[in-house]
Amino acid sequence: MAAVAYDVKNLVKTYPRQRAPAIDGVTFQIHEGEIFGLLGDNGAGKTTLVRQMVNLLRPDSGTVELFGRDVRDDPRHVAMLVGYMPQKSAALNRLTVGEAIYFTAHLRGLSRQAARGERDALVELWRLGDIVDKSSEQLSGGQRRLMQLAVAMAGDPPVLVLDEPTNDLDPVNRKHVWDVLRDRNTRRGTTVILITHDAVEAEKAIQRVGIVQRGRFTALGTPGELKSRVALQVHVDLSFTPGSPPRLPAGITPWKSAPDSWSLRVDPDAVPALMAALDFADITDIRLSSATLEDLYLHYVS
Ligand SMILES: Nc1ncnc2c1ncn2[C@@H]1O[C@H](COP(=O)(O)OP(=O)(O)OP(=O)(O)O)[C@@H](O)[C@H]1O
Repeated sequence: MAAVAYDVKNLVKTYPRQRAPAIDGVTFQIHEGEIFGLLGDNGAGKTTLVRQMVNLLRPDSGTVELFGRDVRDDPRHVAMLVGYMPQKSAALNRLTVGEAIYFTAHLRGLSRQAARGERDALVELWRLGDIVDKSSEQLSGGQRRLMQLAVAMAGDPPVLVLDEPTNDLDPVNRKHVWDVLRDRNTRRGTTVILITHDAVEAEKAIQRVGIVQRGRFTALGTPGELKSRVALQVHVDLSFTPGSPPRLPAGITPWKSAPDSWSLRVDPDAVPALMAALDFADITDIRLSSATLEDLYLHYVS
């Protein structure tokens, strides 16, 4: 069993002049070496939760321990061990991209020479060569996000806490983010905690998920565990000879249709009847897939 990286107990936070708590008695653990995803609606409390985990926000009650030590006891403990990427930040505005990466690596304990090497490696990894000498306030939203990822990773902290790391990014860079995170996790054992609204892409990387609603977890577990707790429908995508749509058993209707293809959602126990009813002479392609993390999310927040 992997060591516990984060141990969060009974965390409560109500902002001043707010009636409802933003975080309402949250208890959970994150194990060393896992990729943990926080999903939830806008305003559910995700950012409030992670800001308390990185000691940027004080809880009203409850505790957050990082590798056995309360994060409030020693701010340096968190700064050295956690690379935090906030959703929005003006903190690095005056520095160039290269300086922001270099100084962060140096502050996390690398010698000047090693920090320069780290800067060069991260500039290459995140393809920041063209903007390395620009000050971060001159960057586009996506470029800024890539710089923030490089800064969070500078000095190779064992834990990354990333608040919506793929926001503002184009599809190529979004894929690159998921690839890099998976690679860091596999090769270096980096623990990754991330907030995302991108359940479809996150599914490829996330090993355990917490779904937050009104300051509480409504679901916590591996995607497989959560799916097995709810009877989610099977997806069936089928294509057919133009002009010859298949006859479907009563009660099954396509929820998405194009001239010669349909998508169906079917209860797992209705799949055999569907297969028996289809005339495969006119079916040109058929794919069955299980429910996705997005389905799971929609199930738990609705
Ligand atoms: N500084 C603040 N003062 C007062 N209320 C706040 C403050 N920051 C957040 N809130 C409130 O706390 C609740 C949780 O906000 P939080 O930013 O944690 O949600 P979130 O899940 O991260 O949302 P999103 O997905 O939109 O980023 C919301 O109702 C929000 O309005």
